[in-house]
Amino acid sequence: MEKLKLMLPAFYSSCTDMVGRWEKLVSVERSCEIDAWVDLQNLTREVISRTAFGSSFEEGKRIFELQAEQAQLAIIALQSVYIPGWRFVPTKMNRRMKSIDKEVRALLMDIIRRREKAIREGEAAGDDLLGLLLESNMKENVGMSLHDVIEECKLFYIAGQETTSVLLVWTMVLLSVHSDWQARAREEVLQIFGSGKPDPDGLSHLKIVTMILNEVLRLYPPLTELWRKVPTETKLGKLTIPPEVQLLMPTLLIHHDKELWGEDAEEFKPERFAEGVSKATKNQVSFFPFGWGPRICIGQNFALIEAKMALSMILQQFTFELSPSYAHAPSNVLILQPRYGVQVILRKAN
Ligand code: HEM
Repeated sequence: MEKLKLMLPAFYSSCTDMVGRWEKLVSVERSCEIDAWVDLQNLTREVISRTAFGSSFEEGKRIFELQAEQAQLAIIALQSVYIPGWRFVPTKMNRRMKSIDKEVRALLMDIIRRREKAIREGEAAGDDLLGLLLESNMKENVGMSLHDVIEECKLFYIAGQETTSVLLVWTMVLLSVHSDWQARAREEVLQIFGSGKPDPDGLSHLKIVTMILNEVLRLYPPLTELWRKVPTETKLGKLTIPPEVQLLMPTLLIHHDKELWGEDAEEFKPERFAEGVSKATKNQVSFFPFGWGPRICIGQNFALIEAKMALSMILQQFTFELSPSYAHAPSNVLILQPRYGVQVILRKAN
């Protein structure tokens, strides 16, 4: 948590840039229509670039563009008919994917090597994710190879960005529809921060906002399922599962299960979480947007603080509602995202 606090300035800078852009748009006509999905994706990309690579932020951004293109190509590949070995055929797409991978590796390797050299020459490792990774690798002698560090950096990009932007975008959708909750959240934010900068202590006291984020994560979990492969024969209750079998935990189905959540399971009711997650779930494992067990998301506090900061700054400045051009089409392409974007009308609050 202490290390996370060091990242708050990066969160704040990126949120200030986005809110500043929106303010300019609103000041012309008093209201404006934006695609919140595009802007929130840019926001979370910037946050990861700043927090992962700090001073190498601009190079980090280039890596991001390449990773985003790679993700699009991977989605096309996933949606195509599966032909064993096809990925080795030098088609235009496969060649592009290979060259992206090469460029990303080269860029990352360059950033990592420069940072390692600086640390060896006595400079501080830095408070960004790369600095923390290299510091713990050197101190604890974990023995991560350069390849491992590159893979970890790539994972942060993939795991840390789209997930948080969809959490924010579905929150804007639901708060547009449930304007009473939008008003309650704004009231809480203004009570705690006024029009000032959100600080770590205040963020940890946001109760209504936390209830809302939990309910959004229940209804729209960014990752709708978890996969596990059973390495050896495993007993699970009355079942005996042979080795190599893949198991799927359907997060989305469990989060919407009426037996677990009641007849109103499909409804947006943040009050379920008024007394915390364990009361809402009656201590069952029925809410796991960040996974569960030893592989639980290591970025959950990061994501929640970022989401609270962004939402607070949006609520301080604007009211929002869905535009008539918005079409509700959640689409599960690796993560649960809005297929046609999220067009909202922004107005200056008060
Ligand atoms: C709302 C935002 C997020 C959601 C819903 C989310 C969800 C998840 C889930 C469900 C898993 C477990 C996957 C599995 O068990 O197969 C996971 C793992 C992971 N997440 Fe997140 N995540 C979010 C944000 C982040 C952020 C911001 C970061 C990094 C800064 C991050 C880094 C990771 C990493 C590195 C893992 C792999 C952990 C491991 O395998 O040990 N996540 N995440």
